[in-house]
Amino acid sequence: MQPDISVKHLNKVYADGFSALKDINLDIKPGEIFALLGPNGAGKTTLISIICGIVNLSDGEVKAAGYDIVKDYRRARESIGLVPQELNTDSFETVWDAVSFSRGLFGKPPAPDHIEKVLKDLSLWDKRNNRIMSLSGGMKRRVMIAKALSHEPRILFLDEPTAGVDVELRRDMWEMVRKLRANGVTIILTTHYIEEAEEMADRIGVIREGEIILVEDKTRLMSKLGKKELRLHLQNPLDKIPGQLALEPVDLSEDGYELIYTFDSQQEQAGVARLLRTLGEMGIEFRDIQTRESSLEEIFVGLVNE
Ligand SMILES: Nc1ncnc2c1ncn2[C@@H]1O[C@H](COP(=O)(O)OP(=O)(O)OP(=O)(O)O)[C@@H](O)[C@H]1O
Repeated sequence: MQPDISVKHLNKVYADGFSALKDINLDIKPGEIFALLGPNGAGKTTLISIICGIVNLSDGEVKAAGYDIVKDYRRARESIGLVPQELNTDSFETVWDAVSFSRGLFGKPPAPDHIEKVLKDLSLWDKRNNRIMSLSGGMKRRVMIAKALSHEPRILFLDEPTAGVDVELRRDMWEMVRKLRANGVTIILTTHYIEEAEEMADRIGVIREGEIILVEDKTRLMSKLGKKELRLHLQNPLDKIPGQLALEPVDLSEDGYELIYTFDSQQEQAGVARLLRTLGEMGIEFRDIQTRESSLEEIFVGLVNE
């Protein structure tokens, strides 16, 4: 299957000589939700801006929907909808006019049916005759998405879609993004909220200092790099880790009441059975057991700080 976005050996050096992207290679499959994660200044916006034709590439090749973004700029750009990080929506226009106008910018003939569907999908239909400047921040964000979808792109970029929005709206946005995907739209989002990637993405790419350091299926990533933790709450405190457990990956809490055993998610459970057996043999009793898996956030922080 031809990827919706194909990036090959992409480099970007800004005019001041700063190398913002270094040999990026990335394919985005049709219909997937791809989350691009990375610390501030890693190069996420630069990468998106190049794919969307806003920033020139220095070297390499990028295709969107099969069209080269340089040689076939118009076709490539037509296949993309972009919701930028900055919202510039202090407009006197009505929602309906703004969204219809966006479609016109791509040279597409008016399609009131499509605009109506987009506005309804984004719960903006009731607001169609309102001026944009009179809307709440969350509604304005929806208008930005409606504008990006006005020309029926098959690929949608969301740059920090939920930065600064409240929890409820964030959940609404996630729901909406899933709906878009169900309608066949390929979605690439950047986010600082790891929870967002954990909740929505099919695949995750991590970018650090202009380099892609990892691209992985989300579930595989979590099981591959994730750790599990087993906490045993002891009946009586220990003053140190017993010698019989010296070789096990075990920590003791400060108050001596908790033994914490950490192991790879992928590892079989033999270690746990061994630990429990040893404790039984030593007569160490415990009153509670808890297990916990590391979150994507912990995995991410580990990755970018390596
Ligand atoms: N026009 C420019 N000229 C020179 N350097 C630039 C320019 N634009 C961006 N940069 C630098 O390129 C690097 C990547 O910036 P970019 O905005 O792509 O990062 P980002 O990952 O999107 O960060 P954030 O999460 O903060 O939005 C940064 O170090 C930034 O200072």
